[in-house]
Amino acid sequence: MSEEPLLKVENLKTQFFTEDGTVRAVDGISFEVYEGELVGLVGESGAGKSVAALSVMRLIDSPGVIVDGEVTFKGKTLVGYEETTGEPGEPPELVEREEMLTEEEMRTQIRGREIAIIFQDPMESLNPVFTVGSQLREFIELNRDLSGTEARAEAVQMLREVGIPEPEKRYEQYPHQFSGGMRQRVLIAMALACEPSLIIADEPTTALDVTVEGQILDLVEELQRKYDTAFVWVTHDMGVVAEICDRVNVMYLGEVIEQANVEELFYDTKHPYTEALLASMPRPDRTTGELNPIRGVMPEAINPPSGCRFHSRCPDAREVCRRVHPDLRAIENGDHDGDENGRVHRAACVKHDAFDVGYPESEPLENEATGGFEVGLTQEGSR
Ligand SMILES: Nc1ncnc2c1ncn2[C@@H]1O[C@H](COP(=O)(O)OP(=O)(O)OP(=O)(O)O)[C@@H](O)[C@H]1O
Ligand code: NI
Repeated sequence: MSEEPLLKVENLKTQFFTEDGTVRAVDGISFEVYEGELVGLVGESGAGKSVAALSVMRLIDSPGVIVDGEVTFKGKTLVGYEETTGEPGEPPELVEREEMLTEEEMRTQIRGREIAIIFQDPMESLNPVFTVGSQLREFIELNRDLSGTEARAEAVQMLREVGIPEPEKRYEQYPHQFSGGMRQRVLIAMALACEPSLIIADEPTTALDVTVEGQILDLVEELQRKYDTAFVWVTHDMGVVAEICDRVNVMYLGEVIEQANVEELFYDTKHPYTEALLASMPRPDRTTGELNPIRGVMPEAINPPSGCRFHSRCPDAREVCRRVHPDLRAIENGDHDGDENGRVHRAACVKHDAFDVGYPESEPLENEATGGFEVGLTQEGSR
């Protein structure tokens, strides 16, 4: 219970300042990753998953800016802002805290060595003009105190470790000679090469066919057990979450709206958006019922809806949901001490809010999910 998380993200906000306005891509998210844990970040396209992943690594480029929040990793401040007490009459400003790592420190101490990142497209990370082996060897040389020959041997060993057949021969080949799945294995080898304590994987299996995806997920589970590496696994696929994650953060429009271990998320779902995501995926444990795609489209992150951001698509939405912004809170009637590891199930929905904001008395909303009919009306309403 007293165990400190490896990675702690608090109220992280990242915005893009575009001609059309300010995109609130990540809008105050908080989550933790404990040592050796596989934590999912799941949600539809545009939810802010990739921006969240990149923000943790401080890899956000202009016009994007991390505008607020804190990210701590092993006691180091990767991101840290505090309010100044501004001049009298001036609003307080946010400034970087002194202990926030410099860009140089992020590069030499954190990225690659302590936290590695894997992207969906391996060709973004592999240079087509060099052999796979030479790139892996160079990466190892750069980040570990190994000579050229030692680094080469280690590179071959890593290729073997991630299940690439004939690693000696494959070492001499170029990225284009590898299949998509094999390239993704190379990236996993590269990520593991420096024995990081955390790997952030941004949809690394999305472009692969289902069989190859399954093989990669098996490999990741095996390596995770062997090295006790923690993972943040970004995906839009609840099937992937079910297969590999220990805990899950569900994102909607820049916010984390539910946070739970994987069993509770699937079997004691609290947020209607999570329910909708689950209803839209095929499930081996549910034989009946059609797949229900989530109705409506996700609104723009430039002008997020008032109140609960999901109210325009939520089948359970009531009038109060348009007014009251729900915070991510431990669920009412839940076990407030959390699961056996002390990790709490949280949801951002006033249906479960401990502070009564009047959900039960509030009028149901007509919206995209209810198809224009008010929830709860009898035949006269649907004439
Ligand atoms: N460089 C950028 N400039 C402007 N807006 C951006 C930029 N990058 C991301 N965004 C916006 O930030 C929001 C979150 O994007 P993000 O890529 O994190 O979504 P995602 O959840 O990873 O989606 P996907 O599943 O499609 O990868 C979106 O509204 C997106 O349009
Ligand atoms: Ni993404």
